[in-house]
Amino acid sequence: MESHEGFGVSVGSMPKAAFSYHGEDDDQIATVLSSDVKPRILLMGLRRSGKSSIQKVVFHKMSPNETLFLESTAKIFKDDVSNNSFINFQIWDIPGQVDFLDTNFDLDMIFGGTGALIFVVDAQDEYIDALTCLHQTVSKAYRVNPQIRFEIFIHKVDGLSDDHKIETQRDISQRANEELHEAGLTDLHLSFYLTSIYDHSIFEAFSKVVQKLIPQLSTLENLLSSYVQNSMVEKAFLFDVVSKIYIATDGSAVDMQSYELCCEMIDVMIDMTCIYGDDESECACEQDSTCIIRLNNSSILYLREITRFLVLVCILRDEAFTKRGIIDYNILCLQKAIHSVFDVRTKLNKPNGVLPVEGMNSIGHLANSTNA
Ligand SMILES: Nc1nc2c(ncn2[C@@H]2O[C@H](COP(=O)(O)OP(=O)(O)OP(=O)(O)O)[C@@H](O)[C@H]2O)c(=O)[nH]1
Repeated sequence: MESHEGFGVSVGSMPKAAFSYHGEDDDQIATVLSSDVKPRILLMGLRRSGKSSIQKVVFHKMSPNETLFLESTAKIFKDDVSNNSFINFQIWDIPGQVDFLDTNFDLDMIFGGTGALIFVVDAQDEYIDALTCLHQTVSKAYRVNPQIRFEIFIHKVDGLSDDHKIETQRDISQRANEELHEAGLTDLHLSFYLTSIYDHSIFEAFSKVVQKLIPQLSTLENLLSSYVQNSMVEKAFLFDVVSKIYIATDGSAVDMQSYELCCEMIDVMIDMTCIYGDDESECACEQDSTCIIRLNNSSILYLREITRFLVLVCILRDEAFTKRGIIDYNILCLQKAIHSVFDVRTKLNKPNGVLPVEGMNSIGHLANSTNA
């Protein structure tokens, strides 16, 4: 990680630890997401593969080392992660020893309302049994609900060399896909991720899982791409603050180091707010939190609050930041556009409750910093 100089944080209105602040628009956005999206995500896999650890580290801020003391999960654990978060969904941690043939295991109930099934494979262990279980799980779930997205976390890769990681991913994906083809499940698509709770890979993988469940994703991506092009910004992420899941980014490729820097910036902001934040500000309607970190490679990390749950984090060159007025003006346009994407009032006026899409790809009248 690069060292930081010129560190300036304006945390005046950022809420304290729980982020329990109130804003009418934000409540509306949360309501839209709870009614439109509210996906259920299942965490499945063999015993001790790391399911509970993933859930605790990503959503409950447990430190990775503490997971060593987690006890085996005995029954399905349902975790509602809608509190204080932009993303409103439930995670069900399914114990590794669950038996599909058991009549108590209601397949329709469990798979029926599920948006994504994350299957965790322990990459530090023999994975033949895990692949058999994966095959059984996926084929049963697909028969009940063909809409489920299947996300395979090849987990605990912190113990593997880079070459070994790539080879493991190739081997697991080849075997898993071959077995499904042989069983005639050719339409079924599996996505594979290399993950570990000891770095940011687990947050990145979870971000991608969650993004696929957000119907407005492509609109958000278009808005961010438009913002980036007009503001001489190199990369922009829209983060759910509490979980550090990024719900969208612009069209350019995500590089892991940039993502990690942005996550660390959010951690710094939260820590500063928890220590020095103003209790009084919890009820402030208008939030305007800003954080700027100047790196020693002539880049700047620039964070701006978009809604009470979402922050925009940008990476840009020093010289581009001289046009901060334009960058800030464009953020205002972006903020308005994001609010209109999730505009509850418009939605409620529609008889079928479907969000109107026309005009949503437009970010309004952006200023172009290259011409300024
Ligand atoms: N090295 C490493 N160990 C991990 C990682 N994730 C989890 N573990 C360890 O794996 C062990 C089992 O983790 P759990 O989260 O309890 O596994 P589980 O899948 O929930 O297990 P059951 O509840 O029995 O189904 C713990 O000792 C964790 O510390 C990881 O990314 N890397």
